[in-house]
Amino acid sequence: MSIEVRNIHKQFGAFTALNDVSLSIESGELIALLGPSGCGKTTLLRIIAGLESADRGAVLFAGQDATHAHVRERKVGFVFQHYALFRHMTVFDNVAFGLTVKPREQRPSREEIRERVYRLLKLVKLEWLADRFPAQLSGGQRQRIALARALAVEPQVLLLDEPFGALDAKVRKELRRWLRRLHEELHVTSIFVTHDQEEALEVADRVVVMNKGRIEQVGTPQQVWDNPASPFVYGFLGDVNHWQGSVRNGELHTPGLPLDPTALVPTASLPSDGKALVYVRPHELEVTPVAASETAAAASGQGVRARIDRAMLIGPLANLELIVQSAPEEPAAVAEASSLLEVQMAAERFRELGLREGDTVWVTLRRARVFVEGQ
Ligand SMILES: Nc1ncnc2c1ncn2[C@@H]1O[C@H](COP(=O)(O)OP(=O)(O)OP(=O)(O)O)[C@@H](O)[C@H]1O
Repeated sequence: MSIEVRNIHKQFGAFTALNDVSLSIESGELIALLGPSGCGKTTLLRIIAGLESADRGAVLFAGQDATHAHVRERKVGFVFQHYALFRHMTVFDNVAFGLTVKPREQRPSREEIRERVYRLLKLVKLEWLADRFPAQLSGGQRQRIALARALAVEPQVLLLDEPFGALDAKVRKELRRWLRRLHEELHVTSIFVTHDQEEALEVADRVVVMNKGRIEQVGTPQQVWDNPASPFVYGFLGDVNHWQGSVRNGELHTPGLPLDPTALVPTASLPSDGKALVYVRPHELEVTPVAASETAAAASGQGVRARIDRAMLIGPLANLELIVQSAPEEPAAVAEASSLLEVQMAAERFRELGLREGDTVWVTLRRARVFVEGQ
């Protein structure tokens, strides 16, 4: 079932939790609402569910206005982070619950309920746990049962609020793959709330990035990663090094940057004046030992010298923290603002270059993203 959210506004006292939020979700899509704590994800989910009402705006289900429809009429299934399964009921009874409490005329027969519960338990691959009680399950198993329970009443929409939030990293990773596969099988329109960017990018068909009650960007994982619409989206999706600069008469000035970014950025698109923010991901910085690069890069004036303060080699990756050694003519403020650089490179390359903590290296950048705010 498709969902449309139109110009939703929600105020809690003087605090604006949602500010003119509009979003279209196609039938069968898996959407992630991604953003930092307090940005309004849960409030939006609750308004879609009918658990909270908006001050202004509308919610449409399959093109029909559902703004004032009761939660029961919306046919939504929920899974929350701390979804309380009934402790005194077995797994089977928990999954069957939504069916057994239906009014008599809508309630399936005992045989049909049994058949449906086992089908769902097979779907979440836990049929062998049917007779256990929730206390005898792991956290991951409990969330899978919670999902089976939500699906039992055949919801048209599935709403998941940080469903794996309380689980450890390895289980979370397994469960999100499992959720993706399950969604491919069922195609129930699903909205998934998370503050974990990796989770959102891995699971969702499209990601909705939220900040301070507004939507910053909507796109496929690749679109938001490759073309972040704002500095916020860029910074929220991964680690970043950043510099401040300015555009004057269409020219970019970025004191202290390892390379003139006009080499990397289409200057034609720059406005004539504004404040510039230059963002570079750790893997977009290139590190070479000073001796090898001094003649070529240093002579061209591109790059900066830095000292390897810390090198953390974990598996195939080397994560480095570099301290920039500012040129004597640089103003102190510039040197301070850009003094720490985070670099990521292949551990193998780090070893090949014979690098160690304490070494002086030459840093250049391969790619940069420039955002210009009008002044
Ligand atoms: N019933 C309420 N009364 C007052 N303020 C509220 C209420 N519900 C939510 N808020 C506030 O609205 C803002 C948005 O809350 P919401 O739960 O939607 O954020 P979130 O993005 O889901 O955050 P988290 O990831 O921490 O759950 C928060 O600042 C919260 O304190």
